Amino acid sequence: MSRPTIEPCADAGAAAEIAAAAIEEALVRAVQARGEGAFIATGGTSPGETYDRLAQAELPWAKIAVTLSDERRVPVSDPMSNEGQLRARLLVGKAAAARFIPLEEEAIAAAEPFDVALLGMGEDGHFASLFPDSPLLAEGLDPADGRRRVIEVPAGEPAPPQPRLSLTLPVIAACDLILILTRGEAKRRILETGSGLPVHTLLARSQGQVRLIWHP
Ligand SMILES: O=C(O)[C@H](O)[C@@H](O)[C@H](O)[C@H](O)COP(=O)(O)O
Repeated sequence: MSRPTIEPCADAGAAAEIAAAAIEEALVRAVQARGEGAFIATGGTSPGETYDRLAQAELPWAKIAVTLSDERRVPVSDPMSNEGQLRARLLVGKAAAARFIPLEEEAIAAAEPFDVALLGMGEDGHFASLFPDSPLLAEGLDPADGRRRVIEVPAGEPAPPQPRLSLTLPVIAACDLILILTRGEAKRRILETGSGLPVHTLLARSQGQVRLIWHP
């Protein structure tokens, strides 16, 4: 599959508007097609405004499941908790009716298939908690048994200080739509011309559409 082209946006607000509209459309389509929808959300600084918009969307939220691409092993009350951000910014208002799926193997298996994923990307080309040069990377990209959905990522270089949990690539790659929301020239270069990083493996292996939503 050829690499998708960057969709440049004027600023973070414009990028969030496009991302929220795309997620909304994908979830409506999923509920129409199979009676329910499932969304892989993410952490980091990029998705907050998208969650604010989505939280107010007129969606059949009671039929929608939401999980995370990855999580730090910290209490939900910790500002570093992705679940904490999700509960504060997305699972409020109308979207409070959605069902949160914890990052646990059985819960994720029961919630599959996921329809749409929103991801960020680091300047090292990581997505979720699949970091280049990590001893866990191979297992995250190609689980040995082919069915592993969630992996534990230990703390320390090259990963950040807290231990984490991450979905494996196959769970994310199976989505009908993957949105990668990024900002800045360094990330744009990675997406346009880079190679060999975890995000490039995702681009190569995604089974549905990938949209690269970017702003300066
Ligand atoms: O919890 C996290 O930190 C992530 O899920 C991680 O993969 C993130 O999406 C990227 O590091 C980009 O982060 P920014 O959005 O802050 O650039």
